[in-house]
Amino acid sequence: MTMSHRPRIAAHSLSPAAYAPYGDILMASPHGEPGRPANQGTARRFDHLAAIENLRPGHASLNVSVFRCAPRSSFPLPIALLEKHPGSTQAFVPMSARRYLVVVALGGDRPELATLGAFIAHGAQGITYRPGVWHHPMIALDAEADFVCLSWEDGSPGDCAVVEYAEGERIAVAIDAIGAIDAIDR
Ligand SMILES: NC(=O)N[C@@H](O)C(=O)O
Repeated sequence: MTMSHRPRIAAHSLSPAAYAPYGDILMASPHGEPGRPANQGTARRFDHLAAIENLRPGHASLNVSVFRCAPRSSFPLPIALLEKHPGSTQAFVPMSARRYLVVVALGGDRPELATLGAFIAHGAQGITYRPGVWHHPMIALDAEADFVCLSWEDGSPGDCAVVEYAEGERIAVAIDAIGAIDAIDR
């Protein structure tokens, strides 16, 4: 199938409401709340933004890792695979990214492609995938970027399930105005 005939979805700015079915957003004041004072008044804190769930207590341990992600500049992006972590929330917190692309879907043994969503996050936003939420590997935009990743893992194949799509089955994710960094909501 040629790229122009592929089914296509558009990526939108990441917002808590749109992202809620898939996970949480880690950011200051996600819902416009003032937060509460901390650090002798020199900071404000926003608490309990996400649960980092472990569905295999006693087996899995918390892996705090860093992913260094190569940037992608070529779009539309054909989705060749999605993965999920049935036993754990997975959190990604950018250390150096200006923007990145998050592609997610709901489903059971296989992703429900009607629920596929694509979001452009900015560098002051981290995200989580709830346990079992299908997602594309992280896609940095603009430049190579490092992310802290939190995930409960036991080292078994159950840590990560992968579904691959043959060439003719791939949905494309389009990003309009890929260069319009200033247009992203902050
Ligand atoms: N999301 C992502 O980039 N990668 C993973 O989910 C992983 O566990 O490798």
